[in-house]
Amino acid sequence: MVWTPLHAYLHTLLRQHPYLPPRSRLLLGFSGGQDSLCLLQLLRDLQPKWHWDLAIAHCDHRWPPDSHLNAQHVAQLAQTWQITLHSFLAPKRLKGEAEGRTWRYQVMSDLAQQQGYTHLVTAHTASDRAETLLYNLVRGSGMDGLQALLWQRKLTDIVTLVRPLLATTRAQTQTFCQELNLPIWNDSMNQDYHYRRNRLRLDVLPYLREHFNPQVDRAIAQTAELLQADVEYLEKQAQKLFIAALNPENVRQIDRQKLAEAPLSLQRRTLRLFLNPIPGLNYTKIEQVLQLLYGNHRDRTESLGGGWSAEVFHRWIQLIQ
Ligand SMILES: Nc1ncnc2c1ncn2[C@@H]1O[C@H](COP(=O)(O)OP(=O)(O)OP(=O)(O)O)[C@@H](O)[C@H]1O
Repeated sequence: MVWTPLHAYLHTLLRQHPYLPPRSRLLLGFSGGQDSLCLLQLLRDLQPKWHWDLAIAHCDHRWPPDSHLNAQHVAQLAQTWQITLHSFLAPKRLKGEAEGRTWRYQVMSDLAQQQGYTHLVTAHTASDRAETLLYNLVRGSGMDGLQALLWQRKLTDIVTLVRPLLATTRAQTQTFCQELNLPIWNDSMNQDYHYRRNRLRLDVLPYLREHFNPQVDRAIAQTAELLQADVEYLEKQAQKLFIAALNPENVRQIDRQKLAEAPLSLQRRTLRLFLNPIPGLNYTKIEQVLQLLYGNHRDRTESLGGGWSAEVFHRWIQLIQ
């Protein structure tokens, strides 16, 4: 086995954080592309030290048109490398990225749950994180969207999603695959400009790397990391305030005075929790309700959607339908 800097990276990461504890049952989401191939090689190489039970899952979205060849490539590799493979074929052709992703996570998470895999692992990198942050930034997302891709997240009571390559760049996984001569599957969709994310990957990030910061993937990923901790803290505080301010006798009423005493950032977050029943909740709707904090009895917002509006009722803001 060749011990590379990425082997050292992963081994050290897992010793510092119990993302993939010894003897866990791992299911790796495997596209056959450079990132998941790199991670598969790393996990296989570290397996003797960590005693994992390792399998891969491949999802054929029936798109692009040669996706069946991708599935065949993965099946061949699994056979050569003697790895358990679970294959899924989409019930219909899945086109959009979001649709594909939702289906993929659903089937892999169900499989993990049914077959006792404790961890669903994906090969997202710092470059994916940078792309996601930029993508959400230009759409006007708040901090929560900018924290972009968490290291781990509970999917069910049993299954945790883990992304151990989040501090690695795509350039590193590419070098790794090239040096070890691994058979990368090149997904033709990655060059397709219909997908706006690809423009970020193919045009925007290379431009930023050349003219602003050669390490821009890492820099933006680090921003996401910092934001993640801030969001986690603020969300906990908002939960506390929400519980304290909610009328125990009527969950559609929240105490204006208690909210007004809190910083603006917590006011917004707490109102978001309060306004949870409203479909398509967005910044503008939250701002409308925020105005009621300082309003008079019976002041009311316009319709917030789904037949809901909010009004001042003595010391409360109340949601009415
Ligand atoms: N068809 C698939 N089947 C199973 N898992 C997948 C599939 N496509 C992606 N994944 C998982 O989701 C992760 C992120 O997917 P994304 O589409 O952003 O990257 P990708 O370019 O496909 O990554 P890779 O370089 O591994 O191909 C991948 O690293 C992989 O772990």
